[in-house]
Amino acid sequence: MNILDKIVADKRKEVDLRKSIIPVSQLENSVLFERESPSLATALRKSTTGIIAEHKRRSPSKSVINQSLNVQDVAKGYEDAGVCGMSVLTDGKYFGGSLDDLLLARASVQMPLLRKEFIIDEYQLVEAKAYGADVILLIAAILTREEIKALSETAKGLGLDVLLEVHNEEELHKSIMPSLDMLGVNNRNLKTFKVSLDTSRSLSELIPDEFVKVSESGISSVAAITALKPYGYQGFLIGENFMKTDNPGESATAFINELKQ
Ligand SMILES: O=C(O)c1ccccc1NCC(=O)[C@H](O)[C@H](O)COP(=O)(O)O
Repeated sequence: MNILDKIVADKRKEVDLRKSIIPVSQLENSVLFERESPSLATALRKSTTGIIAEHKRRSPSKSVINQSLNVQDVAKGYEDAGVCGMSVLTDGKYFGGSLDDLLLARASVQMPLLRKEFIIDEYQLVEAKAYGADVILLIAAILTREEIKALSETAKGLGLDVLLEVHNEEELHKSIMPSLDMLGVNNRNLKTFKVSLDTSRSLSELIPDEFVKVSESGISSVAAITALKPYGYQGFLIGENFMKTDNPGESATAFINELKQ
């Protein structure tokens, strides 16, 4: 079993438990459920920098990154830096995140928030909406085409943007459909953890123009973004590079200022 299989096996148990504790009807009655979600895809299309900054305490590939920060401070710092949106990891076991992190970030900022999660069930989409997310992530490596279609259509019905993540040509071909807003290419192979920006370069020409292209993982310099922009990428998801510092907001500000020069 690789790490992705383990995460998904644990996630199935977790979702079953959550469903038995909080019914969908209760999530649908939450205050945030009626809130209109701003679109991350629109923000990225309008932006010249395209940064999506992540809140990530730890990860299977890097172990602990930063466990001493307050998610609200991180969110405000990122928004002040002028990022287009924030990704909030909500998985607890492998990333040290939670739905409360999402809720706290939502209470602090207006920018689009991505629920970064291993989504396998429509229940998690309702949770995402109820806890203040504007965007959800679907990972092609863990879903069939039919599941991607059902989940993305439900997410669109809830007013959420959909970021579909792929790592190779096969995943991309099975995933392309109109109910997606953004196509993310993960430079990290989630089964081996090997990172290469060549993944973004090689898959870019296979992504139809109607989708916003997002390059994810392993981005640690402005030079990397400058190198990826000619391939049509308008979004850049950055986690560890900001979160490993004492002040991720200040790091994002410095990064964006350099990018604008
Ligand atoms: O980051 C990991 O180790 C990881 C392992 C298994 C599944 C997913 C994983 N990461 C999720 C992400 O996609 C990244 O957090 C995100 O793209 C930011 O990456 P980075 O800038 O390299 O922190």
